[in-house]
Amino acid sequence: MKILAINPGSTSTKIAVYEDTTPLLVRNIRHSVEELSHFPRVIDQFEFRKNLVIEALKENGIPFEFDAIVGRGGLLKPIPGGVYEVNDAMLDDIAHAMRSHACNLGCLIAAELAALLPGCRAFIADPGVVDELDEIARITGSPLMPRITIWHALNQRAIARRYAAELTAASPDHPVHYEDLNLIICHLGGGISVGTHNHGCAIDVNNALDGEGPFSPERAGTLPAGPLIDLCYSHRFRKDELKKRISGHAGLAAHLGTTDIPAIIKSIEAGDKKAELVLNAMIYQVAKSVGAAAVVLYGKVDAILLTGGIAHSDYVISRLKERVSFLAPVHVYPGEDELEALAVNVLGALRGELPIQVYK
Ligand SMILES: Nc1ncnc2c1ncn2[C@@H]1O[C@H](COP(=O)(O)OP(=O)(O)O)[C@@H](O)[C@H]1O
Ligand SMILES: CCCC(=O)OP(=O)(O)O
Repeated sequence: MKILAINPGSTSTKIAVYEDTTPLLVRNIRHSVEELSHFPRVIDQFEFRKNLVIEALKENGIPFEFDAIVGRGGLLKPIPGGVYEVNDAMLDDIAHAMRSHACNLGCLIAAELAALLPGCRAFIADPGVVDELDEIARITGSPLMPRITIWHALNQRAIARRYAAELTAASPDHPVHYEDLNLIICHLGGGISVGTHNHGCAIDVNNALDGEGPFSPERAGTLPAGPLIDLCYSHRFRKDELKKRISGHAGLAAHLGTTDIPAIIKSIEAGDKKAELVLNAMIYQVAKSVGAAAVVLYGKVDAILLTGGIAHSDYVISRLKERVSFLAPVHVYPGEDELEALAVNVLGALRGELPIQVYK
């Protein structure tokens, strides 16, 4: 089986080609704040990101022949995890999506490219709207605004399974499954999600996209509600501009003008005190969320797993560990397993080992 996996993130477009489980190509194309600022809306990046995929295949001599194309995303209705074939209901919901994020392009690009190849099918797997929240976690102080979750479901789950497989490899007589463990998993990417996993179920996770949890390279995270309402009525910003202050031009991008962590660390090393305070504040907020997740699990935490692009950074990881390692052992998985997870999920579905769910 030849599978093309496409993962449009807020700061990157990641592409991989697999022949069964063997990667033939893995590319991570990074996007600067400046480059993406030319597109008024995320949906306007469709042709740009699609062409990047086609160019990457051409540059690497990969023939355009696939059994399936799988995209990460998009922000659909809340659904159970698993593999879904792209269908009209999905494309329609994405066309009218209430929330904007690059992952919405995942299923659109997969569908458009698959349509060029007879017999090729388009899928998504474990999109960011996978919802397993405990009922108690949904309640807020306003019945008008229950909590929802938008998170790195695909990668958090893939990393959890990888950690369980490592435990099993270390003691083959005592196999361990994700479903046996209580885990706190932080995906540290353009957005940051902190998931509380109770025996294979993500019972509490922040809405990493628009307005909850730690701030991130390009998200505001939780904001003070009163000043937010005042800002909405201040006539300083249109609605779409304000939304960008929550997701897009927020977090590190708003404070420091960049989402590039290595560049920020270079400035800190050169004496930039503002950059130091802001980056340390982001780390502080992630650590507070980990503490809250430990309380959700009554302190029974088998491990804390740190993943995402920022997990490459010793600066960030050492400071985070300093604050949270008293809670449980900390393991670091820099980058993400999203492309492989997309391909493995679809391979399982094509082989009949995993159900292909229908989005309604
Ligand atoms: N080697 C690295 N060291 C530190 N930070 C990194 C490194 N590589 C990527 N990052 C940071 O990771 C973030 C992007 O993470 P990633 O998981 O790729 O997110 P996304 O899927 O949102 O594009 C960016 O802020 C980027 O600067
Ligand atoms: C769709 C929510 C997950 C998220 O924030 O992804 P990125 O980090 O890729 O922006």
